[in-house]
Order: sequence, then structure tokens, then C-alpha cells
Amino acid sequence: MAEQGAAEIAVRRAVAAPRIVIDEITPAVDGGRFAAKADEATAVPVAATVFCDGHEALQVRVLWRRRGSRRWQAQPMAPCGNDRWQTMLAPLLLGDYELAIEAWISPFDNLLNRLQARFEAGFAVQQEWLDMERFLLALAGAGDEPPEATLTAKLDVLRQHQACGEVLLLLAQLHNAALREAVASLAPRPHSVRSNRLPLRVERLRARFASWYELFPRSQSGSPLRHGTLRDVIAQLPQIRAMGFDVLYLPPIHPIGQTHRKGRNNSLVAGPDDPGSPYAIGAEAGGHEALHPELGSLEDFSDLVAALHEQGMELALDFAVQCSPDHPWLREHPGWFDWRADGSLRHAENPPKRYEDIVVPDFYQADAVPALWLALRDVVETWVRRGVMIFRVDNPHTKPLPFWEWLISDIRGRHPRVIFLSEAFTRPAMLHRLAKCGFSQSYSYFTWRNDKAALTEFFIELASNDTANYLRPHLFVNTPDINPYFLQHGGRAAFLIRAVLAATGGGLWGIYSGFEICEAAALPEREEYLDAEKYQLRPRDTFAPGHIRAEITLLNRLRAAHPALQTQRGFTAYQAWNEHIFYFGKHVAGTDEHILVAVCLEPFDVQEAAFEVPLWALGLPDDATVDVEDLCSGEHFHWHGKIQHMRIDPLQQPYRIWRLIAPPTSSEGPSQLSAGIAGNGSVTHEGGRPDDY
Ligand SMILES: O=P(O)(O)O[C@H]1O[C@H](CO)[C@@H](O[C@H]2O[C@H](CO)[C@@H](O)[C@H](O)[C@H]2O)[C@H](O)[C@H]1O
Repeated sequence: MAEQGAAEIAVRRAVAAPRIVIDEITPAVDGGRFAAKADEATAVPVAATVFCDGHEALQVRVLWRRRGSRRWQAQPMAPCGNDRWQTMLAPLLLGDYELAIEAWISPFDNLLNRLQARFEAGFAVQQEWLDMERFLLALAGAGDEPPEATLTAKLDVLRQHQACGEVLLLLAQLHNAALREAVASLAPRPHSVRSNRLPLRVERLRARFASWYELFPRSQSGSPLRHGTLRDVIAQLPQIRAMGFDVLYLPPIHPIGQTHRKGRNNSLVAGPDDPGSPYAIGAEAGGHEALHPELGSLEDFSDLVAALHEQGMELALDFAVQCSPDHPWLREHPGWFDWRADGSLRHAENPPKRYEDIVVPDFYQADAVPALWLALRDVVETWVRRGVMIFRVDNPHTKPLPFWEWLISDIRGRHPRVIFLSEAFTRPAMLHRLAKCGFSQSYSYFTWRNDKAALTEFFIELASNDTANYLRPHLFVNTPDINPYFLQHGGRAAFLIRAVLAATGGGLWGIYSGFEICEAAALPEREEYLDAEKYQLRPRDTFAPGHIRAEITLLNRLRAAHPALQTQRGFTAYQAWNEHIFYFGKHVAGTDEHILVAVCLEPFDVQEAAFEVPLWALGLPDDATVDVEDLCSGEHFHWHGKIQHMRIDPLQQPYRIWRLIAPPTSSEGPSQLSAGIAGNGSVTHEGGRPDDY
């Protein structure tokens, strides 16, 4: 008896289990443990695998609501093959959302499918119609309010078609939108099931698409003898904006400690005039909320913020959780630090790098919880109040993950426009986890991806939904810490190569001042700059001969004009039969824009290659003719057929950027663009130098 009872309970449990499977929802990060990322300018593609036993017809829809709201909004999803369902949500407003997928068996669609199948197979549909009629009658009931009234009226029309044997018209009416809407609101939803809720974070467009320029304010006076100020920075803005950059990033601007101050080239002893590393935060004049006195006043700071806005730019500030031994926190809050037995503190490090001039507070000291966490949050709040909406976070991987997850969520709760960039050059697992914890953008391994295979793998991974749903790579070509070997040895062409890869491969790229004049002098056998600006004033002439300002300007202009260049998504590696030519396409789903980029990775020697034009992506046969625009020279020409040939002289221009122009539909007549343009299928012409544009 007991056995029988247990069996019955087990059966009832099985019966209560969902009959419909909802799986592989995207966007979702770790099954909803972390928020997927979207931005307010972009529609959100939602997809899921949804299926059931047998041949039951399903209805599937996506539900979404702002976090904290009780009301769900709904949008139907459509099948796209292999049990996959999809829809596109119109761009959402800034903020945090929840998504869920809901599905149920649709008796109406089951009846309709059967009726249609019988008809298409040439059989009578009398029986199927009676089933349908009974179903609709039951739904309409005796109600005379919409939607019942709509259904009753439609039923009359359906019966007339049925009586006259007009099955095609009957079917058309059964597909009628008003009828389906009425049915949807009245019909039962057997076996209805809803997925778990998946968080989605909608950020500003600049979280996904921005061009950064980094400089040290102290070097902007034009003289090695005078410490630069924020006013000097304001004077530089027009020329930085003219290159097309829209974010100005400054390393820490706080007072710099004296104790263990570093000297030139990272020496452990500073000379009397050495300004010290700006990352050694905190001195008599204050800590993280103070401004280094030599840079100016807080009024100057707010003038800088205003001047940036006038230029259509904005500021990114460093947020570095560390202290010089002279930071006021060491005196005021000794309990935030992990003191050694001899009364000293262990200096910070990011192995193998050693940071002898700073110490890091201990997030889990009894006195530090919650005081230190809140104090750090208040530092960010202070700068937000002063107009900073972007923070580049120094070394986040050496601080606890729960701290970042809490801090970012807390700040964004009040300031959804705030963007955090994670500077974590560390193991992939940590780099990725920081992005999941909420960082809007992440430094990446781009700087060290140079050959074709490595670049292909790198960009394919970043473009994949699995990664792009939570991690946005920031492609810096150089940083004050990284003077890449490729730039050290590749001459001017190397700078152009790296610039075009970064500016076209992803939505976020950045240069550190000096890149535009191909600065590359290095410490021997090190990826570090000689006389690094981190330890001394380094005024430079950023218009020095040989500069690549025109090329950078063109790249930023192309990025602004072409949505395909504003994202890491939509990357496809194409065939160019030469190991030194990296050739890829960028295309944003839902647009007809196809950009092709070919980069000669060899900075000194001419390279040639046959390459394939992805005519198939435009729905064209292999022997079609396609109009092409060379986006660097402005020339228009044709390519006849799928296989073309390129020749690139890196000393002239180590890259090509083309736009494929979709052929006009037959009603539009011949393309205006192609009229009168000679094209022999070859792109061996060198076109104009970028300086000519
Ligand atoms: O460790 P990372 O490679 O991520 O580099 C970042 O953090 C470093 C520590 O803040 C910072 O290093 C610079 O500042 C230190 C503290 O003043 C100093 O000891 C180092 O010599 C100096 O390079 C680095 O610049 C930053 O990008």
C-alpha cells in the first residue's frame, strides 16, 4: 500500500514537472547569475530553445520589466528553425532589467495546423473545421464585449467561407491578426512554463563605443621645467577632439606621497625634483578626494569638465585603491590596513611588478568592514558629483570580487550613466569574472596579439555571443605601462597597423599620448618606455614630423560613420591567402552595411594576396559584380567575381578599408555610384595618402 502511495506521489510530481523545455536563453550570463549587457542605442536580440514532446504547437514570448517594477511587458517570439525562437526588443532605456521566457501549448494553433495540413494534402477538412468551430465557440461564449464580440463576428465570417467551400479564405481568416489577438487573450494556456529571471543591464552607448585619449596633465605645460596644470589640459582639447577622440582619460590626479617616492625610470630613489608616480596616492594635501595642488584647483577641474562637454567629450578618471604611506587614511584609519609585527606594511605588487611606493588597504580587516568599503564608495560618489561618469579602475584583480560587484551595483543604482573600465592584465578567468561582476569595459590581451592566427582567435572570441553578452574589450594600442615590442621595432607602419586593428576590430579603442608621433624609445629589452612619464614630466610635440594624426582622424571618422565599426560584434575572418595579411569583415545584423578590412601585419615588406569577397553575404552568386568604396581614398570601383587580388605596401599604407555596396533592387535601376567608374577587379592601386583627405 505504502509502495503504491509513494509511486503515485512520484507520478504526480512528474506530472507537475514542466512539459515544455526552455533552454539556452540568450542574452544570459551564467544562467542569470550575472547581468548580460546591452546599451540604450541597440535593439536586444532575445533567443531561446523551446520544445515539447510530439508535434504540439507552442506559443513563446519574452517578458521583461525594469528591476523593482511589478509589471511585465511581453513580446511574442517567432520560431527560426531547430526549436530556436527569437525576437528583437526595441532599444531599452538606461537601467537594470529582468527578462524571462514564457511558453505554452497552443490548442488553437494545433487545430489550425491540422486543418491546414489536411487541406494541403488534398483531404476534406470537415472534421477539423468542426473541432475548430467548437473551440472558438467555447472561447467566445456569450460575451458581447471585445474580445469575445470580435470572435463572435469572426465566427460568422468563417462559417460563411466554410459553407461555400472556400477553404483558402477560411484559412486566411484563421490567420487574421484581430482573430489571433482575440484568441490569444481568451484561450487557455495549457502547460504554461516560465524560465527563471535573467538580469539585463542597459548602459550608455559610450560603454560600447568610444575612442579614448590618455595623457598626463603634468606634462602639458610645454616645458620640462614647469608642472602642467588642468588649464594646460583644457588648451589641448581642440587638437585631441580634432583627431576624433571623445573620452579624455587622466591617470590619478591626487596628491602624490613623498615616502618611498619613485624616481626616473622606476628607480627606488627619487631626486629632489622628481614628481613621483601619480599612482602613489595621498600626501599632506589629502587623499583620493583631493586634487594634486600643482594641477590647479577644484574650480579648474570643473572648468575642464565643462570644456570637455563643449567639445562633445567627457572625462575618465583613474580609480586606484591604494595609498602612499603618506595617505591620511593610514593615520586616520590604521585599522583598515594589515600591519606587520614590526609596525610596517607590505608594499603592493602585481607580480612580477613591484610597487614599493604604495600599500593597499585590507578589505577584510575588522575595522575595514563596512567603513573602508563605504569610504571608497564615497570617493567615487565625490567625483561623480564633480562631473566624472567614467572610471578606469586600476588593478581591480588585486581587490576582492564581492567588493566590485557591490560597488558597481551601488553606484549604478543612483547613477546609471556611470561606466567602469577594468584594468586587469591578469589570468583570463579573473579578467572575465570582473566583467561579469559589472565592469562595463575591460582591458584585454590585444596589445600582445600580433600574428594572423592570434588575432583571428582573439576577435572571433570577442564577437561571440558567449563573450560579447558581458565583456566589452577596450583595445588600447599602448599604455604608459606597455610600450609593445611590435611598436618598438616596426616603425611608423607598425603604429598604423595597430591603430587600424584597434579602431576597426572593436567598439572601444584608445591611445596613450605619444602614439600619434610614433614614440617608441624603450628601456633595453623591456616593454616599458624609456623615461616613462609615470615618473617625470614628459612634454612632447604631438605634431612632430612623421606623425599619424591624419590617419587616426580618418579612422575615428570612419568609426563615427559606420555602425559596423562601433562594436566587437559582427566580426568574420575571411580568406586572404597570405599569412601576413589579416583580412576580416564587419557587419551588424539588421543593416546592409558590409565593411572589409585588410591589414598587412608585416611592417616593412610589400605583401600580396588573392582574397575572397564575401559575395554570399550580400546574397550574390560567386560571379557577381559588386560596387566597392575604398573608405580611405574615397574611390569607387567594381569587383567582378569572388576572388580578387590585393597588394599592400606597408610603408605607403598598411591597410585597406572597403565598403561593399549592396546592388540595387531591380526597381532602383543601375547604381549611381558605379556609373563611370573603371574597375578591373584589382586593388593594386595605392590611392591617395591619408594626409590628402
Ligand atoms: O599593475 P598594472 O600593470 O595593472 O599597472 C597599473 O597599476 C600600477 C599600480 O598602481 C601602476 O604602477 C605605477 O604606479 C605604482 C605606484 O605608484 C608604481 O610603483 C609603478 O612603478 C608605476 O608603474 C601602473 O601604472 C598602472 O597602470
